[in-house]
Amino acid sequence: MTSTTTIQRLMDSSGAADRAFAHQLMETLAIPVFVLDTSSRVMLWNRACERLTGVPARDILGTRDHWRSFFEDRRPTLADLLIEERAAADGRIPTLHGPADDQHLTAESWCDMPRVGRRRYLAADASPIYDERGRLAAVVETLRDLTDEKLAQIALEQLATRDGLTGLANRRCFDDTLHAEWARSLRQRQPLSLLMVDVDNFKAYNDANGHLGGDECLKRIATAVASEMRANDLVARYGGEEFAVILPNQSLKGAASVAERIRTRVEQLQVPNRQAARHGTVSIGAATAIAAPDNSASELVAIADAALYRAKHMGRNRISLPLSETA
Ligand SMILES: Nc1nc2c(ncn2[C@@H]2O[C@H](COP(=O)(O)OP(=O)(O)OP(=O)(O)O)[C@@H](O)[C@H]2O)c(=O)[nH]1
Repeated sequence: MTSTTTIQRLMDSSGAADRAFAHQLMETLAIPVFVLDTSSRVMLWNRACERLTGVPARDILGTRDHWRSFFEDRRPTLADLLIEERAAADGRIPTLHGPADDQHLTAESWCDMPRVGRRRYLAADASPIYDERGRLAAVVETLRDLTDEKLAQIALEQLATRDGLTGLANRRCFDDTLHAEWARSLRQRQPLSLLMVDVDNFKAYNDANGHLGGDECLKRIATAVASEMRANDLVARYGGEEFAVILPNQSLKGAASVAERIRTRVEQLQVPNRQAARHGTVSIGAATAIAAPDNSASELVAIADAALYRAKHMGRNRISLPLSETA
């Protein structure tokens, strides 16, 4: 921001020597900078911009191809947007422009960077440059590569919301999502379904196959459960060998069918068990509710838990619905 403003002031100034100096300054800046004229042709593409994009200045100067350095598909850069925006503003208030600081555009986004072949997360800052009569002469865009910071932020967010062993959402993420979906069910009067999925006889599996063998088994089952989800569903590791699945806008009938698909899928994995003839299986309890002010998400969990308990009691490797639905 600061460097753009300084350059902008130098370029705005009427002295040719100052402008030449600003041009030279931009060329040598460690910050990637490019400048477009009012018809979006590239006037300047500094060395840092060459390094960032992998596109040499000689290939780009005088063209309108600068977007190709950032995106696979045609998209305006921030500088293009500012030119369009200024053109529209000039139509309304000819030649008048306010304080430079009001006229910045800033944005952050992932860019494809086709020439270097690696996506980068760039912060862009575009500022107008005016001639001595107050008309838009050019737009300068500076870029900052924030990829490392963004990746670190994503990794931190992952740590906060993901379970380390299975990669599924963790318990905290489950609790947050359940409350958000409960509130949505209340607003939209739509059903919300929940499945509690528990691995059968897992203590015996651990005893026979060792804790690491047990971990492998959990990972395979987690992947199998996740493969049955739609985009808006959430599967989480609820704790130990138990998973929870949130199914927004899903009736009990629909939830029962998802549960049966999960049960079959896990059975078909045929997770080997060293000391037992049986393969790894899961029991599943289902529950559905339309949220109301006088009930709560924890009641939905309790109903699904009770159904899971009955599935275990009835012999495992099965699904169970709430009692009121089965009577
Ligand atoms: N390997 C491994 N084992 C785990 C993990 N979390 C919990 N467990 C084990 O899972 C087992 C759960 O045992 P129980 O609660 O008795 O249940 P179960 O043997 O599956 O029996 P049912 O649920 O009644 O079919 C315990 O032995 C835990 O130590 C984990 O992250 N990795």
